[in-house]
Amino acid sequence: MASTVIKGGTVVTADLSHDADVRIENGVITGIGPGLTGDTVLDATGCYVMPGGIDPHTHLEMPFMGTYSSDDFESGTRAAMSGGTTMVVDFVLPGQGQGLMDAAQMWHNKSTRAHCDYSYHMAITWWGQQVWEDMEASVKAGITSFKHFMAYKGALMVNDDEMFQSFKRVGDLGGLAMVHAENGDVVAELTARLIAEGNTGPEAHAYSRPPQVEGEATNRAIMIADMAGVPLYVVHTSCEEAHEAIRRARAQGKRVWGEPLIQHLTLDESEYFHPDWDHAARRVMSPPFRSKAHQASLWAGLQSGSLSVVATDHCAFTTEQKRFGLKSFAQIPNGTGGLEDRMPMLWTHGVNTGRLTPNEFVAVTSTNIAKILNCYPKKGAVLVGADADLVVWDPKAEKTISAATQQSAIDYNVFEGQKVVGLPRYTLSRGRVGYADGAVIPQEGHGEFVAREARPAVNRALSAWKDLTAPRPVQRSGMSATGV
Ligand SMILES: NC(=O)NCCC(=O)O
Ligand SMILES: [Zn+2]
Ligand SMILES: [Zn+2]
Repeated sequence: MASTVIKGGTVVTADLSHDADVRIENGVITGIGPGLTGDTVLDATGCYVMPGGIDPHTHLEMPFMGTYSSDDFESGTRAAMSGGTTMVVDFVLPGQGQGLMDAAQMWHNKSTRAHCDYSYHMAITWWGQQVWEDMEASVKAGITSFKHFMAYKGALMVNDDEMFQSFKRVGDLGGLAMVHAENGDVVAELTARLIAEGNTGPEAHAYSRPPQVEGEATNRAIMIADMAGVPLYVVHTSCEEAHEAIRRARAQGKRVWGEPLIQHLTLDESEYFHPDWDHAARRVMSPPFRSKAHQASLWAGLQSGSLSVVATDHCAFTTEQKRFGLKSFAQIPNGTGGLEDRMPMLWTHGVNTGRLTPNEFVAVTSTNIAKILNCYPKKGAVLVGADADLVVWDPKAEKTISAATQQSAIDYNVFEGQKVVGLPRYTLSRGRVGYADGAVIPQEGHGEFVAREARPAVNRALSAWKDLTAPRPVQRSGMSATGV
């Protein structure tokens, strides 16, 4: 059996750092220690050997706002590998009235060209008996996390009663509830008012989605999840109001996780005031970029552990697609890219600034989400028996981010001109080198679907507590129910 050895590096995991070689056979790690040998040797001198990144929030070839996001599973996972990410988790989006498993099959059809492994979350985009039934089939098929959009009124949004029903079902199935937390009713009204007042430019997208709409929805989702007895994952947490709700919930013992994006950590609202319409529109996403004070809150959350995961919400639209909204910001397709840049940008602005240790970097880019999504230690680990999804990270390598050299299919990059220090030397997907010394070594179709099991232990713990604390009638002697 052919073997590969990564030699001379420092293994960095979420728990510890130690000098060791790593041997790989048949796509899995079979040895970690000094003096290992193998058929192929990858030189890791001066490098960190870390679990490959997991991006738990992508929208590849997503049907949205009258078009499709432009990176598909081929270009998206190529970008991922180039940036040290070895697994993406995309969202299956059933159409109105469409069965969940029918939609899942559509996503399986799209993902056949992936260069790295992938998994799915299931979106609950409508509610009915069929959805309730299909949720069990989804869990059995390895799709155990269920996303609810509290925004995009008239399209993807679900109401509170639907969300409560769905959360209870997710809890019973041992799944994970997820939310895009923005108050969609308020956003719709603010949007209409801004347009009526002649506020139609991309900056008005940010005005229509102030931090309050996110803070309110985050808190509401947390409370509904608590009443339903289900663990909750809040995607793209962008502001102090939402972070505060998550922080408070965690301090109260609730099972809630928050996910800031690399874009919100490093880009701010001033992007929307740029005199070039294209520049501003290319950065339209929901929630929008915030002030530097909100950024500071997100960084503090990663440092203190109140926020758990850094993702991208990679949903890339070309300039031509963004121009659908020339007359009104409400028609600009929402979304930005970042798959190739998440790890280098977080290393540069997180580790190189002293905000994060290398071990914390591994935790928030890979290990934490592998545990939350129940695919650890197959993913997110450097352990014997784990998949050899690895990145050999050169902390001294540098580049300037540019659309001209990126893998993504779109014609710009929101991080254009940013100098990053810290890049992959090699990226390996199940032992296969898919990126080496600045070049992708593509293999379409190498990526495999990662089916995930439900995580009933957390849900059982929550429901045991619910049972213990459930409302009970007071037994009173000598009185009947009618009081007679
Ligand atoms: N975030 C965004 O603007 N677009 C992608 C869809 C979503 O996650 O809301
Ligand atoms: Zn969203
Ligand atoms: Zn998203």
